[in-house]
Amino acid sequence: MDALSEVYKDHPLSLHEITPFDFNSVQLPVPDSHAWPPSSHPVVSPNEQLSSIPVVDLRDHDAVEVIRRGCETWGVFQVVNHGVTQQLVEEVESQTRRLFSLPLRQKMAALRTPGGSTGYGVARITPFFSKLMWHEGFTIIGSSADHAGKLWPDDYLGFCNVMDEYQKRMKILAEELLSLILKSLNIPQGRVNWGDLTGEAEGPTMALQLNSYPTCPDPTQTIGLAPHTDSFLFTILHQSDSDGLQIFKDGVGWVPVDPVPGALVVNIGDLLHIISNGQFPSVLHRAVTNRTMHRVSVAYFYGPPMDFQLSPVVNSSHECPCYRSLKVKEYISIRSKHLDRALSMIRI
Ligand SMILES: C=C1C[C@]23C[C@@]1(O)CC[C@H]2[C@@]12CCC[C@@](C)(C(=O)O1)[C@H]2[C@@H]3C(=O)O
Ligand SMILES: O=C(O)CCC(=O)C(=O)O
Ligand SMILES: [Fe+2]
Repeated sequence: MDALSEVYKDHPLSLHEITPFDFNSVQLPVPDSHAWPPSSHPVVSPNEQLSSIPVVDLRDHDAVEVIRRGCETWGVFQVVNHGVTQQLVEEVESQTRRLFSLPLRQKMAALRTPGGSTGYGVARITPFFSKLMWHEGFTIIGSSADHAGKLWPDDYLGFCNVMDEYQKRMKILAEELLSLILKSLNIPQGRVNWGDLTGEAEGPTMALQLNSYPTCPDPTQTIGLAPHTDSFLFTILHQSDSDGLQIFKDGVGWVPVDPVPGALVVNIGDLLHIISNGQFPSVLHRAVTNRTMHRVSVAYFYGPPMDFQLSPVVNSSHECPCYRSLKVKEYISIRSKHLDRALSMIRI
């Protein structure tokens, strides 16, 4: 059984019926709702690996090569000299901690509404699992002013300004990364050009997800974020200075992505898997919990506009597309119903 099916099960509840948990009140034993069976896959320590997840210096002349190795071999790489100041990253982390440190009652004022996609709440993938995660999240798409105004009626601008600035910087970095990733795939930028669509209401799809993993009395029984791939082209992640993120490598097991000071983690999502015709597979990953540190992470998701027609780009007439052509919004809708089965459902 693969690592995802092992924990995958239809949940009897729909997303809006699952309310966030008050982690401040928790004691041992871990409540049954949050107690997961152990994974049968080992966690492999970095020094047991033959090679390690690459760290790409964006100023180096070999950046494209290192990115190709990261994407093909691991589905993930870390990036330094990315142009986002350490000060901004620290401010985002500090505002994220400020948000999640609020009492649950206050956070509930910014709860994601049924059918809505922004605000405070459990992870979107929650209904696909029979157990709940040791996690709370806050999703921002565009401005965060409405939700932040509910959290801090008199003092929300500090939060919004930092999140706005971070999203602007992330967009610049995402565009630079996209161009390097396409080079590493030998795909001319013109073949995946959604510039034509930006004259309409839509630009690229972007979302910022603040993740919080409260300290946990028994990390062996809990999971921070269950195994999943991300939906969009790629995700740029800032993780606070504590272990937690792990990627799944076939035949090896769970490999920790150790925090590198100043680095951002980039992981491949399903849409890049499709565009690259499977050459850059989306990576299964999870977050584990920690007994002593309150870990937070900030994930920026980047993809084409929802109306963009996706097709695998094949480099020669001998190569056949492995996935059918479809709009981004159609893929996201299939995924929202079938999660990890979505890619195989659109396979030709
Ligand atoms: C743009 C998005 C990507 C995301 C779903 C969302 O609408 C906002 C939250 C994102 C997130 C973060 C945690 C893991 C994940 C799988 C989830 O449940 O919500 C991702 C989603 C995704 O990549 O599909
Ligand atoms: O917190 C992490 O390290 C992982 C977060 C993540 O996978 C996500 O937001 O999609
Ligand atoms: Fe993820």
